[in-house]
Amino acid sequence: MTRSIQSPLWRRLPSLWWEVLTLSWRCTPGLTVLALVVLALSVVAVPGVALTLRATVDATAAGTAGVALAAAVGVAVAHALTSTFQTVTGEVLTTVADRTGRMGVHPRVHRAIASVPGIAHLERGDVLDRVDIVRRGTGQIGRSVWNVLLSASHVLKLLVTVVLLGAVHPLLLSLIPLAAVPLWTHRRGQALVRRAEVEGAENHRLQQDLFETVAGVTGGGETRVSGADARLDGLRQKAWLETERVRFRARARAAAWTFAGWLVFVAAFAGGIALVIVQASQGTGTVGDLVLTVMLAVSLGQTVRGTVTATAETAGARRVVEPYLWLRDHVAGELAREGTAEEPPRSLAEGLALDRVSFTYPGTDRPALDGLSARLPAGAVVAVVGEFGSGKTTLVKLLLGLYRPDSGAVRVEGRDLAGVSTERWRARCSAAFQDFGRFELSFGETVGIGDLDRMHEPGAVAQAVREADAEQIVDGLPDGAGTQLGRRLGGIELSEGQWQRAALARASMRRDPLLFVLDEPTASLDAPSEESIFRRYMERARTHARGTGTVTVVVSHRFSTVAGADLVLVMERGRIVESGTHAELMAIGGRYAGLYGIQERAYTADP
Ligand SMILES: Nc1ncnc2c1ncn2[C@@H]1O[C@H](COP(=O)(O)OP(=O)(O)OP(=O)(O)O)[C@@H](O)[C@H]1O
Repeated sequence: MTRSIQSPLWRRLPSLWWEVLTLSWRCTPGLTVLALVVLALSVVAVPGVALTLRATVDATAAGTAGVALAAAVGVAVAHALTSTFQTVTGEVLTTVADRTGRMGVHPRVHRAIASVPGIAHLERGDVLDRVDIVRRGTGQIGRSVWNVLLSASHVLKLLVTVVLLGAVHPLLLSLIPLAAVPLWTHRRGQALVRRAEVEGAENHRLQQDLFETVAGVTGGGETRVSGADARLDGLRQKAWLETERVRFRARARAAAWTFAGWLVFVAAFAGGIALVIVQASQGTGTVGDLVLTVMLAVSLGQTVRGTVTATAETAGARRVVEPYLWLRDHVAGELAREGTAEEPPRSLAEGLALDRVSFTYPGTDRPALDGLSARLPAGAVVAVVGEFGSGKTTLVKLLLGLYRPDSGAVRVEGRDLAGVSTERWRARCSAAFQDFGRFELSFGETVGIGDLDRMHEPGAVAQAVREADAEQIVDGLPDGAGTQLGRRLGGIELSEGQWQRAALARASMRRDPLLFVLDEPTASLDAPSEESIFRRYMERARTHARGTGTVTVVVSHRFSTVAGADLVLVMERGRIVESGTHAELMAIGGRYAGLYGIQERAYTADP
């Protein structure tokens, strides 16, 4: 089960930011330090210029040339720093966030998803939606902590400004909220422009369509012959003028809003300057105070804008951050379950069982398995037959632990498979599927990866190849088992049937599986090849059965192939409707016997 997010988002954010900062340090330590230094220095840069300027002016007025000169050097240094930071801060933060996103968050998301043992989560709409958002938004997650630090640096800058302006005269503090007025009016104006774009979109599209009709190859000739081109061009111009009129009006109104905002601030600014001039002329202030006030007030607009933008971006990142945290919880929940799970048995004496198992694929409402019960005795070859879509593949996927039942249980030696480590259970299973993988490695490797531990064991691959009757394929390859497969890598392309035999050989790599599944792995082979392969695998199953009690499950549409199975399960609409040996099922003359008869007649009928 997925663990839900217990604490509210805001409480979990600090740990996420710390995680991203640590990731950033690991991915790009130099740039991380540089970004932190740039942010810290940007807090003191503007006040630094203002304070050194004030000191220069006051020292000049007092006639202390040495102090004035030293302060002037301070002005130059502080100014150089301010200009540099203004240019590089954005660049440094974007680069560090981008690298953290690509090199840290992105692989972490992929690893997390791949580490969940089942595949059900890859088909769940709620998981996939979040994976998609997070994958596309790793840059934003990487950026989240830097936006917070940027907001913090702007807030600190504002605080320093408050202290300095307040020290000159408390009334000057009113400049701070008033500096937000131009920002607000500018945003209002931009909203008008955006609305106008939407309003004018229809006319814009119309004028584009008309242009393409008149100037295009298909419409152009026809409109010229009919003489409609001048009229259509007139309509186009009218639509264009209308679009421009709406846009122009909106832009003019936006400019008026921005102007009005600045007017408010400039008036307050002028009032503030007048106040400081009066103070200086009365001897309660200095000319240096005037310079400091001008300097701080000029940079106020930018500081307020920076604070609002960085805070808005931090809030906007919630769109990605929330799904990321959800996904992390989901993966952690799955892995915690895996951590406490039991070892699978070493061998089977009792076998496997399905106990009133129901399963519905995410996003569908019809159960693929509907209260299904069956016993698969240790050492038995169990054939699963039934019409298309009756649930055969779903059944084997549940046995393999690729999905978990919605209700009921899959049992191994009587134990619920839900309590057994999926990863370790999987290590005791072998499977060849209808939709087998085409791994473009060397032939030997494409077989060997069926059991990585035995991949380089002498003779292991050769034996698996023999069991899948694939020796002829290896003999026909230019470098034998060392031949590179797949055209994309300049290798040899195999036929469908050859790929299928390679997949069968891969499934034969594991020596002591508890469950061996063949889910229509011979669909690309002709009937005689299929029969011969099945005979071979039945013999193999008997050998395994004596050792580990392996249960072999064979899914096939060809009834004649599975007639030799110890048990045949006939499926219909997610349920088992008949079960028994071939002879028993033929004797009761039910669905199996009917379908078997149809196939037999089809194969023996004269062409
Ligand atoms: N990934 C999936 N998502 C949603 N529904 C699925 C998915 N896979 C299978 N189903 C549905 O579940 C039901 C059982 O499918 P399943 O593949 O188990 O049948 P099958 O008997 O193996 O079919 P076939 O003989 O065609 O391979 C079908 O109705 C199918 O449409």
